[in-house]
Amino acid sequence: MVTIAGFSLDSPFILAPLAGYTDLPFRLLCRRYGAGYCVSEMISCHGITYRQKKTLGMLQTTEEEQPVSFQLFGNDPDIMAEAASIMTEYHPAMIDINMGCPVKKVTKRGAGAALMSEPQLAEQIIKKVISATNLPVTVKIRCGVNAKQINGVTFARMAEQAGVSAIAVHGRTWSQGFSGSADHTVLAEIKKSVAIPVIGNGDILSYDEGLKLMQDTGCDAVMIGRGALGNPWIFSGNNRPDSCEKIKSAALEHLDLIEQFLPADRILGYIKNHISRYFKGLPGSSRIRQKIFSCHSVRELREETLERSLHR
Ligand SMILES: Cc1cc2nc3c(=O)[nH]c(=O)nc-3n(C[C@H](O)[C@H](O)[C@H](O)COP(=O)(O)O)c2cc1C
Repeated sequence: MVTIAGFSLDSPFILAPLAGYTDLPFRLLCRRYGAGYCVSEMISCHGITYRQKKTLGMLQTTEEEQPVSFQLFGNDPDIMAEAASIMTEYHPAMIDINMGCPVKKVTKRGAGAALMSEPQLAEQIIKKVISATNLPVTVKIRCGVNAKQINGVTFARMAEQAGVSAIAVHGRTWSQGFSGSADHTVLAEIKKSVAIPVIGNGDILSYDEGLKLMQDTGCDAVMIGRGALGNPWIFSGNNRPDSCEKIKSAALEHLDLIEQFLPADRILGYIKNHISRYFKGLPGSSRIRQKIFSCHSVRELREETLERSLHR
């Protein structure tokens, strides 16, 4: 049992925030398959304060997925605080601040990983967000700005002093983006340097790799992103099943959840992307994936592709 931000979790394996993926249906699925908790996609502080319909739609949650973490991004301390206060009304269990996203659209506005090079501004944001909500606040960072400025340890100490309840560390620098591989040495140093729970992240593709990361670095929990796409079994300690029937049944459960909570007919491309991932790498998968991508409706995808034998 591990406690993060005051929540005793059944599992130390956490679903990482993934823009375009970790919406309510996928989070619920991962929780059912054993994730300790899940983090939402990054949500814009401006979208929230302008009360944009699409952004507010990202704040839906249910009792079943609790404790859920909603992730906020932005770079203006006052707007971040106002957004955190509004976000709180939608009842997440905690709020995470994105200080690790390297995507240009985010960093060119000084948000995400760009905050790693502005620790004073980052500190102000953390303090203002904490003062605007009664929920625990966590941060997700990278191990540094670039190879010459590996400032993860000082940054994590600053975040702890500013009052965050836990810190997730992706073992790449901002300048690395998603290239190269994650290096978890800074994670181990951060774990030794702070008293709050530390969550390791980056390139963990199986439950066993996650256990090894905790053993090697002492980190308290593991956050899994890409390794969970089409593979919620990663949270239950199992490999993806060999049986096509079991895989189809998980894909159908995911589709059910999408149809329950999202306007499924308007997001067919998004659904195909999610569902096709369940079959990636399986024998004969290119034919299955082609079949999925050629569907013209959710009904066709469900009835003629998933509910029927995929090998027919
Ligand atoms: C498609 C995609 C979307 C992502 N979106 C977010 C996001 O919204 N917020 C965030 O903090 N990190 C985001 N990340 C980074 C992941 O949370 C994670 O740190 C990174 O993918 C490394 O973990 P992994 O190797 O387990 O995927 C994203 C990554 C990917 C591939």
